[in-house]
Amino acid sequence: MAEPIIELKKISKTFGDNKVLDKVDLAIKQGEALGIIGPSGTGKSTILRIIAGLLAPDSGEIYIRGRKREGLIEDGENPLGIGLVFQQAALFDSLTVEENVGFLLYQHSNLSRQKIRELVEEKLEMVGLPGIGDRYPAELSGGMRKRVSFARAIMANPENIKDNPEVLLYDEPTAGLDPIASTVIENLIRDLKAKTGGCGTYAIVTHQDSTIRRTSDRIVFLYHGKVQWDGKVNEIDTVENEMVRQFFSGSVAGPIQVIG
Ligand SMILES: Nc1ncnc2c1ncn2[C@@H]1O[C@H](COP(=O)(O)OP(=O)(O)OP(=O)(O)O)[C@@H](O)[C@H]1O
Repeated sequence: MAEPIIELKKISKTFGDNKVLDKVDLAIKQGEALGIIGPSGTGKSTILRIIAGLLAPDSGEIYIRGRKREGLIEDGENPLGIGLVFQQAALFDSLTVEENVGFLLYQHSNLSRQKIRELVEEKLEMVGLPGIGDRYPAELSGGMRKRVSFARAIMANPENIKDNPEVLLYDEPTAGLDPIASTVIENLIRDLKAKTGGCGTYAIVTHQDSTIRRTSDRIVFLYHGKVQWDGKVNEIDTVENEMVRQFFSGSVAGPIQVIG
């Protein structure tokens, strides 16, 4: 069994009087495709931000390959290359696709423009969008913009191997997409895992049934600040856990309280 690449131990986080995470334990192993699911507002995005080193927990420990992480990315603490794909593609509208995808290399590397252009084109090919580097985000469909944001997340600096993403974190990558555009993104997430230069390990937060089933091998179900269930994706239709059953049936009756 592979060792955890990321391990959260007893992580708690409270916003105001809202205890969102309550001593959560979670391990992500090398090569794993982990789905983090649960009702709205249960702290899924918060967990991703803590894993990424963007947000500090109130208590608990985070281990990266067995080494305790002490700070946040902004403190220069970056023991693992992590690529983030947010719900919104979050591209800069005033920059071309090439400038967006190559943004960090333009800012933080000494690579020539020509070299960056080549690297960007390589990543655009990986996400199935070759030759669109000169276009602007506004000229693309929502699904294309998401794929451009994937290309940006897997962008790597050949001069600094440590920067290269080894883990990708996806926050609702198919939200707002039609079923076919969602399938394109789901296939891409799987493809990137397998491709050289892609990332072998990922965690994905999603509400979409198809995305849960197609992109996750293992699933953790969060509710009330705790991991309520941890199992394989092919168990979700036969699981006995009442919360998971209610979630997938969409029923308003059950242990999950309906808000709003
Ligand atoms: N910076 C913040 N300040 C205050 N409250 C916050 C902050 N970030 C998150 N929260 C609150 O923490 C709770 C969990 O938010 P989070 O976005 O992690 O949930 P989620 O499970 O990803 O939800 P959804 O499925 O709706 O995206 C919510 O009630 C949210 O309002």
